[in-house]
Amino acid sequence: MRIAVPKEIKNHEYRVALTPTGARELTGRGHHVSVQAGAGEGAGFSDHDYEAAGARIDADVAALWQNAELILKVKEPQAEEVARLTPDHTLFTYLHLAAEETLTKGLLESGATCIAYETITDAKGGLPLLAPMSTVAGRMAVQAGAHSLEKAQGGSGVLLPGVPGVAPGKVTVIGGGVVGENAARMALGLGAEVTILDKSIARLEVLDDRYQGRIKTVYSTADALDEAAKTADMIIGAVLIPGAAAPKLITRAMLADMQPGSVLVDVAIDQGGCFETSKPTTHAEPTYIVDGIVHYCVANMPGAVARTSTLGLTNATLPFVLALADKGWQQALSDDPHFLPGLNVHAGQVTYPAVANAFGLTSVDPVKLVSQ
Ligand SMILES: NC(=O)C1=CN([C@@H]2O[C@H](COP(=O)(O)OP(=O)(O)OC[C@H]3O[C@@H](n4cnc5c(N)ncnc54)[C@H](O)[C@@H]3O)[C@@H](O)[C@H]2O)C=CC1
Ligand SMILES: CC(=O)C(=O)O
Ligand SMILES: [Mg+2]
Repeated sequence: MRIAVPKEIKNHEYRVALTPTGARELTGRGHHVSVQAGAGEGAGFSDHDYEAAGARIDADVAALWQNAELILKVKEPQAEEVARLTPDHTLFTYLHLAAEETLTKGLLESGATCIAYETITDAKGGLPLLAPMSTVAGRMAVQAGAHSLEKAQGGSGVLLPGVPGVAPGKVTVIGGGVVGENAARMALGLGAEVTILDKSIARLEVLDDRYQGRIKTVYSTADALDEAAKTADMIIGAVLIPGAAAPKLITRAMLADMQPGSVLVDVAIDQGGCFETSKPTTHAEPTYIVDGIVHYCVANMPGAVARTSTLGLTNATLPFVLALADKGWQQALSDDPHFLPGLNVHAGQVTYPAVANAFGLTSVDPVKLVSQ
């Protein structure tokens, strides 16, 4: 198969979708891999590294896309990338479509087959291609939030660990999944007082057992959210309903109850965000202030630590990339019921119900497409 790896073009996105190690696996099986010149640089991989793995380096972006059957990316295609997609392409990347109507329409119009990392499942009920980046984003959330608490950033001037004789800061994490647990661990390590809210009792049980009272667990209700707004120095939004737009859990009215200079870190921003006042920001300008509350809403947090993130992401994606390359998308998805829900868009149709619901569209059952 002809496989292309473009250089990512989202703001301050330094990850790459395939490492030289992955390129070697593909070329060793007889596939043709073209990597855009400089695509790996931000993650520490030179063009020479890819050439040594049997890949071809291509400086002509238009030709790279035109000649490819399978396109491997990290972030959702930007407008100029959507314009390059055709019905002959299979695109494998993060998509987060429920938060992006224009992108969804663009992909539908392109006729391409679009498979999302974030909706692929595993036998344990997890999201194995989202989890490594959720781990990164969760770990980063506290350092981003702690920086935002500094006065120069518009924050309240609270130091999370406190000092002897001065109480630590309070961190509330809404959603105790992969992002939430990793954020809580970092906050705990810094010495903050940490509370996790979740709607899943089973998940709260796991966390309670794991942290033995060092992290408070609270069932998420309107009352619990009100309490968080009144007391927390930092609230980290980490909820997910797979594939769907995030529910708005902290409203604008609730900001008035928060201490001035408190911080909202909305990691769930890539699914639209779980705070009413959230809007996507970039690493170039990560924060803004609404009603005295600092908002950090970067949609590609792991891009900032591209070396670690690229290695973590590609470890998880490689088996799926190999299946797509060896078998083609229909056979690969047909053979693996956990890969199948990755299909979000095919030939002008939405194939993931939560994405269709977000925009009042109907979705086609992907089973029907792969068994044709
Ligand atoms: N901004 C960024 O750079 C990144 C963002 N993310 C995003 O972070 C979000 C969280 O991802 P994961 O932790 O992997 O998901 P996850 O599925 O592991 O955890 C989500 C948790 O939210 C809980 N939840 C759902 N609805 C809730 C509600 N109404 N109240 C309280 N809890 C609720 C679930 O029970 C679950 O425990 C996703 O939107 C993901 O795409 C992930 C990586 C990078
Ligand atoms: C999950 C995601 O959106 C990211 O890693 O950028
Ligand atoms: Mg996005």
